[in-house]
Amino acid sequence: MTDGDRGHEAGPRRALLLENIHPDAVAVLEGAGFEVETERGALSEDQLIERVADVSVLGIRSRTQVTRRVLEAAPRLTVLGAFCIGTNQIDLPAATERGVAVFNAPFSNTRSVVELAICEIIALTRQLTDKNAKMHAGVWDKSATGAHEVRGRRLGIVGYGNIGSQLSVVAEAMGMQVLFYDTAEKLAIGNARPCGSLHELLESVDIVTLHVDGRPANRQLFGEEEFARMRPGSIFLNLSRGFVVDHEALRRHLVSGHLAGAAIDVFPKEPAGPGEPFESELRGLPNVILTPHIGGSTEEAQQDIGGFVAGKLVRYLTEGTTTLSVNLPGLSLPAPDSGCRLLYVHRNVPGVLGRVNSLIGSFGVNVDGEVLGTKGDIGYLIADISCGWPDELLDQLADLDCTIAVRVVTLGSGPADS
Ligand SMILES: NC(=O)C1=CN([C@@H]2O[C@H](COP(=O)(O)OP(=O)(O)OC[C@H]3O[C@@H](n4cnc5c(N)ncnc54)[C@H](O)[C@@H]3O)[C@@H](O)[C@H]2O)C=CC1
Ligand SMILES: O=C(O)C(=O)COP(=O)(O)O
Repeated sequence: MTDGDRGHEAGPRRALLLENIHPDAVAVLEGAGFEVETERGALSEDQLIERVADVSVLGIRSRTQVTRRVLEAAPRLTVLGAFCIGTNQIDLPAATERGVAVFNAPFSNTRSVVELAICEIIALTRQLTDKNAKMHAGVWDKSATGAHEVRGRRLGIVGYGNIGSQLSVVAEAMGMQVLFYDTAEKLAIGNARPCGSLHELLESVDIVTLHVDGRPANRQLFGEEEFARMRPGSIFLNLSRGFVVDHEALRRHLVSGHLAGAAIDVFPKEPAGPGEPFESELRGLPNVILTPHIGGSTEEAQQDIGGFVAGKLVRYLTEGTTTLSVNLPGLSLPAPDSGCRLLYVHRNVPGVLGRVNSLIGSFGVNVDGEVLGTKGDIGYLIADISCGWPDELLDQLADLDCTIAVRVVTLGSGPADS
């Protein structure tokens, strides 16, 4: 496939993958003709700015912040892959304004997070971490005090999306009673019961687990008041995002004994990679499990994410397919064996389709296939012709005031170039 990104000089197409993304992603991108550079950890904003000038594909995980400044420093960037679920680390409006398509892996690590949450719920309910620490210190503390079965205990899930609802199923299979609270209307799975408010949930359950997404409004969702509302002796888990929880308030409620334990996988400030020190006010507390943001870190999930997201990136680059894109309308037009495909990202204003089609018609070009979709302020059009798109037509299209990005790909086999 030949990618004719307009306004870009010819040269090798480069991909930069950060945060130890699975080698399957490298193989997929190399197979599509990319030179792939990888980094084990995340990069700071300034480090990233130095690295993205000639990059057309950027791959990150949850730690790398892709800010407006980073996007401005990446004039060739066409597509951005979040090799994880969350996309709160990306300035999505800035990416969309520049016509950069963003993809993620919305359910490849869902089960991994659920299994870690289940493991932690049992470990905390049986005080396993403390018993284990004592045994390693030579202390034989055989006692049932404060240890419980999870069967029959009430689990409160905050955020009943993909992870929350999957956790609900597995927890019920172990005999737990599930209550949940979500700001959106949700189908209650199995025997789970929705709560009308967060406070109602907090006052009703033995274990609270957070699975909300990382939207800015969720910053400090959980603080002094929410912990105070939880029942004495209850357990708290957060495997969503660190900034959702006030860790000082959590510490106070653990030290006072109001909470019997906690498991925390995500932190307001996380190290960029291995070797950087980890600081937290929660270090050293009894019956508190701290994990280094590993909810999605299983070999199964990482391999699945690597192939899934890289496949989305390559299909966008070679065919313009945006199915499951986070920011562009989801479009897919079956690709003929040969021909030239126009990929047109534009502002969603009235009359775009008419203007584009009359421009195409004025060049006497016959369109074989065409599809348009919109999502909020953004529109995306794919159009196929059997021979090359005239340069003059593409120049006039690029000059329209509603145009964000124009790209042409040649359909069929062959190495990618610029
Ligand atoms: N610890 C880890 O390694 C991982 C963490 N995550 C985090 O888990 C989050 C959730 O993942 P999914 O379930 O796949 O997302 P999802 O988008 O399917 O579900 C999130 C749910 O939270 C709800 N929600 C948002 N704000 C809320 C609030 N204030 N109160 C109640 N409900 C609220 C939404 O309506 C939605 O139903 C991700 O966005 C990511 O931040 C995801 C994977 C791995
Ligand atoms: O999938 C997510 O949103 C996660 O938080 C997992 O992040 P990670 O890929 O482990 O940096």
